[in-house]
Amino acid sequence: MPHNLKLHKSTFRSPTEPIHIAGSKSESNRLLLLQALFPELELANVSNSDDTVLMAQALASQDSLINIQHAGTAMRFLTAFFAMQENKTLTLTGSQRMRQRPIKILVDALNQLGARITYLNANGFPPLQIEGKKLSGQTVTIHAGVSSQYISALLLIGPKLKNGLQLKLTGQITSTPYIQMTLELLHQIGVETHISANTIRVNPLKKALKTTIQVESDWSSASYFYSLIALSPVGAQIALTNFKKISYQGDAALAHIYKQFGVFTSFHNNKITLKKTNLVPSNTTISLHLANTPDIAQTIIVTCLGLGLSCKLTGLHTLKIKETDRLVALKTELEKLGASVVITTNSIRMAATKTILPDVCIATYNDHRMAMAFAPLALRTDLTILDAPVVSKSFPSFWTDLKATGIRLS
Ligand SMILES: O=C(O)C1=C[C@@H](OP(=O)(O)O)[C@@H](O)[C@H](O)C1
Ligand SMILES: C=C(OP(=O)(O)O)C(=O)O
Repeated sequence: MPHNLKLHKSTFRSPTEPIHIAGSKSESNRLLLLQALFPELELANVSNSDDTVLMAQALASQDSLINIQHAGTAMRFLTAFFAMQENKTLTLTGSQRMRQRPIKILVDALNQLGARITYLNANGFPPLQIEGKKLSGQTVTIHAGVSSQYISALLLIGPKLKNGLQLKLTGQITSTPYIQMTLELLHQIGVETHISANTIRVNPLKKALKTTIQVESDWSSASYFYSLIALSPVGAQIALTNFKKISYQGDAALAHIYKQFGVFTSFHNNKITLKKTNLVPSNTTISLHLANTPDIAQTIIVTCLGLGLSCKLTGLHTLKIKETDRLVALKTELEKLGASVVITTNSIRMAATKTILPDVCIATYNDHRMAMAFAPLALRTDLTILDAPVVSKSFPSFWTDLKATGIRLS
């Protein structure tokens, strides 16, 4: 695939077959860790994303240096996993960006439980030196306002600690559905958990009770098709598999959120059909609080640009520490296209844009979601996506699947 992809102004075409989206990377990376702790588990529809491949390789590795590149969940979940692997010492590192993504809150919590984790470079950031130990502690207090991944990492190892784990969460809890997903998957394999006020208790478990788990497809990946349908004429539709009405993934909120963009979702036999049912008045302002669904913020704001709508998106404090500072990246790239954008540390506002400028090159900053979020604009104008292969972090077949919807690429 060429490094930079030119997207030619195109018209949406409904694919003849449903598009199969691969398994959720969030569910897959949790389940792979659980499978390492409970080898009797069998998994189906596991994600083919780079982040999941890196997670699986790391879990199988005998090396003393493990590099998980850009994979945030792998970095956080493996820190907890290796901290409890007795008689194993290793270095866990990642890409240059990963070495700027904070991990101190998780490391402090693990060290409180008896782990021996130190920083090899900057204090509070990867690379980490992890000396695996039997963790003796049972109770830990942790700040929950920076990344839910720290909490999920601890919850996932909880059932294999001798006395289980009690987590007391402080601060404003962020990305809550991802914590709920972790708890749901633990329940699926038979782990008992108790929640009261801001305390979560995880009981120990010796053997998994349920042994085959089917990963649902990735709702965050589905978001780009929601955006395509939103930008298409009334009547446009597309089917995606395999999705359920009751999902563990917070991004399933797309079905509700995209009603505001005139997209109706129907569920049938593990398949969703997205259909553009009505136009959205051009004076509409989209106001959304996205602290529960941070990964679809980029998709949503680009949909607003394509429809000429103004928007205000809040609850976005976690975007600054993701693959790139997504708030700064969005402002820079949206303004190249003619938008007027204001960001704060936790929000982004965009005025209604009358004319989208043609032939813009969208920089992607090692962030898969920058590439995929801007791609549906090919329904409005010619544009170029720089470093197009970046999508493989979560959605390796993205460009092929996009082509099946009539978008012309070269
Ligand atoms: O636990 C997970 O699988 C994830 C949690 C979220 O991160 P934060 O909790 O850091 O917001 C999300 O953005 C990320 O893509 C995946
Ligand atoms: C933020 C993301 O991933 P991670 O934090 O796991 O790198 C993402 O996929 O949008």
